[in-house]
Amino acid sequence: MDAQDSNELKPDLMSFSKTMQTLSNPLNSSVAAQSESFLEIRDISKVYPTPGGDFVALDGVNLTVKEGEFICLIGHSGCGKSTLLNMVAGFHQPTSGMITLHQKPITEPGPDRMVVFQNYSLLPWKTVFENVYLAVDAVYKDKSKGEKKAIAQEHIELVGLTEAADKRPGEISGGMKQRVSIARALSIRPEMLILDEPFGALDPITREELQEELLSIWREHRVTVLMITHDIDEALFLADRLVMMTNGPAAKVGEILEIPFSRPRMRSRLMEDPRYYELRNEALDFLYRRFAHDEIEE
Ligand SMILES: Nc1ncnc2c1ncn2[C@@H]1O[C@H](COP(=O)(O)OP(=O)(O)OP(=O)(O)O)[C@@H](O)[C@H]1O
Repeated sequence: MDAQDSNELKPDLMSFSKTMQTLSNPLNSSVAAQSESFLEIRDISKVYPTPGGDFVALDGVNLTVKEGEFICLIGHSGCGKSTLLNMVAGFHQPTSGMITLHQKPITEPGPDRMVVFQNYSLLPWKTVFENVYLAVDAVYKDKSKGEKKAIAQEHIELVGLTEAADKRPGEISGGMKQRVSIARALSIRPEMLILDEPFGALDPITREELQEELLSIWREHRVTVLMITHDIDEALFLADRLVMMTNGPAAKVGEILEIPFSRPRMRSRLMEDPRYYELRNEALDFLYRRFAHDEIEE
């Protein structure tokens, strides 16, 4: 593990351990909800108290996510994307407004919503297998050790890491670490996968590989995905809808682009589609003209 990893691991590990504390609760089995009322973000604001006074990070954020949808969230640095995702994950509460899943308010982290961070948040002293097993063990209280081991192994295999199961995070690449995080998140069968810029630290080739793996996992598991990205092309390849946020303070959803490409998607096909460039230009126009970041313009 390099120095940067060790510095950045701490907050994510704190969030992860907070999730793990609530994982020991029985699974929330509100499965009968209608798809149109899956995740509702209603008129959310988030105000942070600071020594200089209250800072309004988000104000009037509204978004409805359908079950099984793949949503990407984009916006300039500091606009409040992580703030919003942390509230959906249940790590923080909104100052006003409400977020509901299956019409029940989200009040804490839970195994129905698993988070994957950019910095992997793996326990460096545990092996790949142990990192995944830990989550499985915390959730599946009624299963035998053998069954739990099989679940961990199955998900390590799903992300192609069987050969590396006995290695520790410091002995594997960034792409492999992110695969472990995804395997760990999926191993407890969440309804939602919440991804905070998961591929931001990866090289372009690994990034494209993982995007494709994520799409096939999403298709097979029918999990609902909410993912932050800074990359318009990544969003156009992955998402059903691209949610573009205005700049803070008091950021909100500025515009939502419907991404019409049929699935399964092939990157080379998308590049040949004139609509790809229209959508890309629309996103670029939003980010760099209508909501240009002051610092970027200077
Ligand atoms: N605990 C906090 N106290 C005070 N201000 C905060 C706190 N957390 C976040 N903020 C502020 O809220 C705003 C939104 O932060 P957030 O991290 O959600 O943005 P972001 O869009 O995810 O940024 P990035 O893309 O750089 O990760 C920023 O101005 C940030 O400085």
